[in-house]
Amino acid sequence: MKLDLLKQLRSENPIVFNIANFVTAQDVANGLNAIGALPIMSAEIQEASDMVKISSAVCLNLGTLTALQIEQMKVVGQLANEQKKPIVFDPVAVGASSYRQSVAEALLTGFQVAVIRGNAGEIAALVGSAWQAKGIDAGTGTGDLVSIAQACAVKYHCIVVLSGPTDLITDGQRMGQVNNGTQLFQLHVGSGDLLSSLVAAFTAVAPDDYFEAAQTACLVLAATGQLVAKQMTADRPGTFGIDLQDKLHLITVKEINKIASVR
Ligand SMILES: Nc1ncnc2c1ncn2[C@@H]1O[C@H](COP(=O)(O)OP(=O)(O)OP(=O)(O)O)[C@@H](O)[C@H]1O
Ligand SMILES: Cc1ncsc1CCO
Ligand SMILES: [Mg+2]
Repeated sequence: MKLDLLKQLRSENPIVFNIANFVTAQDVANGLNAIGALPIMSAEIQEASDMVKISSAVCLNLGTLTALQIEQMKVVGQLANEQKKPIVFDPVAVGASSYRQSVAEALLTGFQVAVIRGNAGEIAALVGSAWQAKGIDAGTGTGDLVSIAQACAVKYHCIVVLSGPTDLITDGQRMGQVNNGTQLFQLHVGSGDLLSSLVAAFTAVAPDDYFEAAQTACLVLAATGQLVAKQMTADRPGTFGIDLQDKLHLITVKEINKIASVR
């Protein structure tokens, strides 16, 4: 685990270009800013080239896809590959519609992503594994999550982060785990969107090791949420979101190391 990447991120302030969903764009921008990265959101295909050029990483979020946005993602994905900028792909609710499923597959074969970050339902859908996802939520299933994550990493030749109570990080062979977190993440819409963009921020400062980047991002977010939850006397999803943003700015490597539960 390379928590020094957090210090590096805070000194380099990488620009992360997000094609975000309209539900959580502001939370994602604020979360990135709080940790020390510089967010930029753009929905215009004509500036795709300039956006990729100024950015150190790209995060593509399928949450509120439109035909126009899919075209933008295709162009941005190819430009990012050409310019060797890492791409993180968030297949929000990919199992919820066959349209979303075919779009995700087309995008993932049209360019190479560095990391796919999704919950159990989403990663299972990408590999056609039986699972009862519930819209944007992970839902339930009986499949083995380690095997599902590994199959997805092999299928798309990338790192896969399968998030949940335990985050699994894999390249198909190596397997990492982050056990930190809090159930409050599930009460706050967009925790996963933020994680995907934080993974992008960490890939920007670890171009040689996206596995480490992804695992470190998982640990930083999960540990931050855990510390925030510990201070709360009742489950308050709104307060959690605000306090999480503050704590992302304040948290130290020392604090994270104290509670880190990783493998
Ligand atoms: N029950 C839980 N206990 C601990 N941490 C959790 C739990 N559920 C989710 N998390 C954490 O929440 C964060 C987001 O992961 P999650 O799998 O909920 O994403 P998601 O389903 O895509 O969320 P969203 O749709 O709200 O964006 C991760 O850091 C993960 O570790
Ligand atoms: C609620 C919701 N619907 C589409 S995207 C989104 C935010 C979580 O990704
Ligand atoms: Mg999600």
